[in-house]
Amino acid sequence: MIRNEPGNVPIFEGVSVSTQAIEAVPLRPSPVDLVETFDRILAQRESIEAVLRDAFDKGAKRVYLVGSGGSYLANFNAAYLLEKHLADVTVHHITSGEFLAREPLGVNADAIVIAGSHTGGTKETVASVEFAKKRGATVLAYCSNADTALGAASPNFWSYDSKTTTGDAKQLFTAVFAYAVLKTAGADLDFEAIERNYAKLGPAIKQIHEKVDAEYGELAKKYHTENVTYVVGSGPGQAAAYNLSMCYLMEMQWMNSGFFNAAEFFHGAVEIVEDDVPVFVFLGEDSTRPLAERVRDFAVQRSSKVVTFDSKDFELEGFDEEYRYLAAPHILFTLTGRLAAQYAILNNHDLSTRRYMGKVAY
Ligand SMILES: N[C@@H]1[C@@H](O)[C@H](O)[C@@H](COP(=O)(O)O)O[C@@H]1O
Repeated sequence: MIRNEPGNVPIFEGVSVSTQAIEAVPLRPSPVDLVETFDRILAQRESIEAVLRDAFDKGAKRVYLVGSGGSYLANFNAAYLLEKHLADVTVHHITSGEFLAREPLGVNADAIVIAGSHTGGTKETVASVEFAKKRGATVLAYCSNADTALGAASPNFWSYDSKTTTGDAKQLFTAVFAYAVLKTAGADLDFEAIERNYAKLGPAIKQIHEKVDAEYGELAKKYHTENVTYVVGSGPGQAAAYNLSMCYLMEMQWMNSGFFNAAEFFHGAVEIVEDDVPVFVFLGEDSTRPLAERVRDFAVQRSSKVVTFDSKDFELEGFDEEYRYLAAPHILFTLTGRLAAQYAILNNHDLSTRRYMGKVAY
C-alpha cells in the first residue's frame, strides 16, 4: 500500500518524491452547524408523519429502507427500531442496487419506500425512487439539499441542508423517519418522551466530539499503519462498524479492513484472531449488545489490539436514563468520523481523496 508521509508525494508503490509544496492534512473540524442541522431535521417530523399517516390510512403493510453506502448503513438503527416495535408492518433494509435488481413484488400500493442519500445524485437511489413510483408505492426521500436529482424525483422530499453535517444527519433523519412510521402505524411508545430526548442529542454529540478530539490522536497513532483492521458491531451499532470499515478506512484512507456483524463473526472471521490482529468492537445500549460483548470477550483473550467503542462511556446531558438507548447508535456513529479525521492527519491522506469514485466509469 502507498502510504503518504507529510512532504512526500507517492508515485508508485515504494517510490515517492519529496516536496515541501505538499501541505499536511489538517484535522477535519467537528461540524459547526451540527446542532442547528439536527434541529432542522427534528423540526420536519410532523410533515413526514402527515405523509405516513395517509399511507397507513390507505393500508400500508411494508416499509423499504433504501440507500447506498453510507446512506444504506444509516438505516441499521431505523430497521432495528421498526422490527422491534411493529408486528403488522414488515421492514426491508436494502441497498439501492439490490432493490432495483431484485424488483421485489412487495413494492406496490401497500408499500412505503424511504430513500436516502447525501448527494442526492446516486443513480441507483434515484432509479429506486422511479421504480417505486411506477409500482404505486408511497415514496419518501431525503438528502442534503432539494436541488438534486433525488429531490426532483421524489414526490415527498426533505433535506438537511448541510455540507458538513452529513453522516450524522443521515442517521438522525432515518431515526426521525422510523419514529414517524412507528407513531403513525400505532406503536405503543411514549413519543413525547422520545422527542424530548432527541432534542438533546445535538449538544450531546458536540460534547462527545470535544472529548474524543482530545483522545483519538493517540488511538490513531497506534493503529493508522495496520495492514488490516477488523470492525464488528451488532444491531444499530452495525452502522458505525460498517461506516468505519468501508467508508472511512477503505474508501477514504485506502486501508484494508473488514466489517462483520457480531453474531456472524463466530461463523468464520473468528479464525483470523491472534495476537497483533486489530479487532475494533462497537458496543451500544440496545438488546443486541451481548452479541458485541461476546466478540470483545473472545478477542481480548487472544489479541492485544482489541479496541472497544462503548456508548456507555459517554455522558448524555439532559437525557433520561431510560432513553439513553436512543442516542447510543448516534454516539457510536459519530465516533467513527472523529477517529477517521485523526487517521487522515497521520496518513496525510485527506478524507475527500478518491481514485475511482466520481472519476472513472463503472
Ligand atoms: N462513503 C460514501 C457515502 O458517504 C455515501 O453515502 C454513499 C452513497 O452516496 P450518497 O449518500 O450521496 O447517495 O457513497 C459512499 O458509500
